[in-house]
Amino acid sequence: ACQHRLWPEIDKVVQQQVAMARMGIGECGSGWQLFAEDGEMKMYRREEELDGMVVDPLKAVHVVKGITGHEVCHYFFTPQYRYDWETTLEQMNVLETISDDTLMFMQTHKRIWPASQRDVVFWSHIRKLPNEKDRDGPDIWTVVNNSTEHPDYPANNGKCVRIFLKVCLMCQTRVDPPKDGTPLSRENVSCKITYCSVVNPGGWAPASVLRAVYKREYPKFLKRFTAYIINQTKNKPIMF
Ligand SMILES: CCCCCc1ccc(-c2ccc(S(=O)(=O)CCO)cc2)cc1CCc1ccccn1
Repeated sequence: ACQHRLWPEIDKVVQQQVAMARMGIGECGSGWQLFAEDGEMKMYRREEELDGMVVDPLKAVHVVKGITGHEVCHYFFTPQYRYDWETTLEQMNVLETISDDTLMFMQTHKRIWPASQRDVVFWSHIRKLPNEKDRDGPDIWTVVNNSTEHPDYPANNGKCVRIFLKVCLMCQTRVDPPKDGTPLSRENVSCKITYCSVVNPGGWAPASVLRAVYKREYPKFLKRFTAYIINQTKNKPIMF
């Protein structure tokens, strides 16, 4: 991955996105409003517009028992599972395998009335980060998805409006070893998930429509995604 043309950009964006994800809601600057809550899952957004278009940053935090950060990032990054959990995905193609930790995707998402259908081209990078707070604690895992251009898929040349996104999924595993010295099991692990995204919807779409879509789709996505991982991993060895 180090020699690929995108590597400098990938490294810069990953460092930047992880720093943002690590900041708590309080530190992240004011203006965050809680717009969805379900048990441990809390979703915040900031209302921002760019040239009259809604580009609300989103930050979701969730704590899920029985899975690890590596498992969450593995199922988020790996293409073969995506149709199982991505609620609005219509078509997904891997355009380039840049390295074993970096892929390039082209995705079209189902049309959401009354807006026109969207597509997106992005690189996706998975990385393990040292746990700065607790040296001998489990590592932090992250996946960063960042829009990019691809010569074979120019923006807005077909039926779809090209969206631009920057997404960071950052996961911190927590291990609470059993008191009685029995071997570690899934009851002793949990994962703190931070999901940040900024999406520019590309062409114009009514602010009310976009905010309604995000309010409905993001909680659905995170609940369905985490339920999927719990189900996929329950009878498998723990991936740290
Ligand atoms: C009027 C519709 C405007 C655009 C809607 C939209 C915008 C962004 C996205 C999207 C694309 C990828 C990601 S990802 O985190 O990288 C995961 C890999 O798939 C995340 C969200 C999707 C959708 C379509 C509607 C929608 C909104 C949230 C969640 C799911 N679907």
